Amino acid sequence: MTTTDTPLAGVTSRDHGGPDILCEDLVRIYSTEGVEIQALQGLNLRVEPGDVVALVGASGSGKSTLLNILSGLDKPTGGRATVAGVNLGSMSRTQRVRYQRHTVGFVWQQTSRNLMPFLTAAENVALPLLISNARERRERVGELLELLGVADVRDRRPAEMSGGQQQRVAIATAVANNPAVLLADEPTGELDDAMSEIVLDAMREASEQLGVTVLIVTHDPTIADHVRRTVQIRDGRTSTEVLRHTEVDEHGVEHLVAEEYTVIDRAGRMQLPSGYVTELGLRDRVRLELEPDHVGVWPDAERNRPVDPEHHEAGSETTGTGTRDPGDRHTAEDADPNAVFRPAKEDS
Ligand SMILES: Nc1ncnc2c1ncn2[C@@H]1O[C@H](COP(=O)(O)OP(=O)(O)OP(=O)(O)O)[C@@H](O)[C@H]1O
Repeated sequence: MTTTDTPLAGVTSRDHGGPDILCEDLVRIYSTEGVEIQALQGLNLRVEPGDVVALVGASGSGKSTLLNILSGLDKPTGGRATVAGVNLGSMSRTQRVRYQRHTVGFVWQQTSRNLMPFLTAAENVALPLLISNARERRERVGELLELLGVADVRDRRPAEMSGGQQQRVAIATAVANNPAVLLADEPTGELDDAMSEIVLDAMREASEQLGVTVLIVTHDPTIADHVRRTVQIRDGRTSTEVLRHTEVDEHGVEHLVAEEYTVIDRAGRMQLPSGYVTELGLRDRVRLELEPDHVGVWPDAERNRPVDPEHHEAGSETTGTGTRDPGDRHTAEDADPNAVFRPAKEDS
């Protein structure tokens, strides 16, 4: 049995040796009143330990469905989901409780759902430590409140804190038991822009200091500016990704560089960005050409060619501007340069 097949090999699940989140061909079908809804349609996602990733997508694209599976609240209909070496498809009820207590932490959108209203900030953070019988609780609570920048509200109850302070205490509570992965569902949904920025920075700081992997599910496209990697989900599948890194120019000035990638699955399938499809009128089929360092994608010349019976001769093809041999090939200049896909560069 491999580590990935073993649910909850260890309490912290930090040394499993693979990606912290791995979804392979994940499917979730809901059946209501005889109607089937495919919320996830073969979703693939890989998140490495320590990464902070935003998952964005339109309403109904499958974000909450994915989060429910990753948090152990729901099971996939097909495919495979592994978090910190734990196979989520084969957990018993006891293992699920341990998984939710030790392997993942959650922060929900509703500030009221994250914290016990009758406990202070310090008591809320201490609660998961108490349940898991952790030692040195007082020190851990102090460190976490300090790290999240909310040490000054340690003795206040949620109703006596701002929304941003509540969400930062919620993050401290979620990471108290040192989980491998922190899952956040619209964590800034109820906050204004300034407060959202503080909470996102706190989350990134927690990831850097504690080594926790963070997946933030959101509608909010501005969250993307705060994370290194944004994954777009469309119709129950991951479709595109944006990776950001800083580059220093010849004058020593730092620039944030964002590169968009299209996700390709294990069978080699990929979805072209809709803007490219519209721009070149791509439909039904395209012609591919393998070059040493990229693949070219061309519109179907047969379909686009105007029919001119007078010039049509057996064994030759007629183009809009003349006749050419069937062996003739389009050159890169024939097509919009946007249709040329280069392999992903190493992101430094
Ligand atoms: N319990 C359910 N029963 C039936 N259909 C469901 C259920 N939960 C979600 N769906 C459907 O599955 C699809 C994906 O829903 P999901 O809630 O995952 O999307 P989402 O991206 O989180 O949307 P939002 O941003 O609006 O929360 C939608 O078509 C939704 O109607």
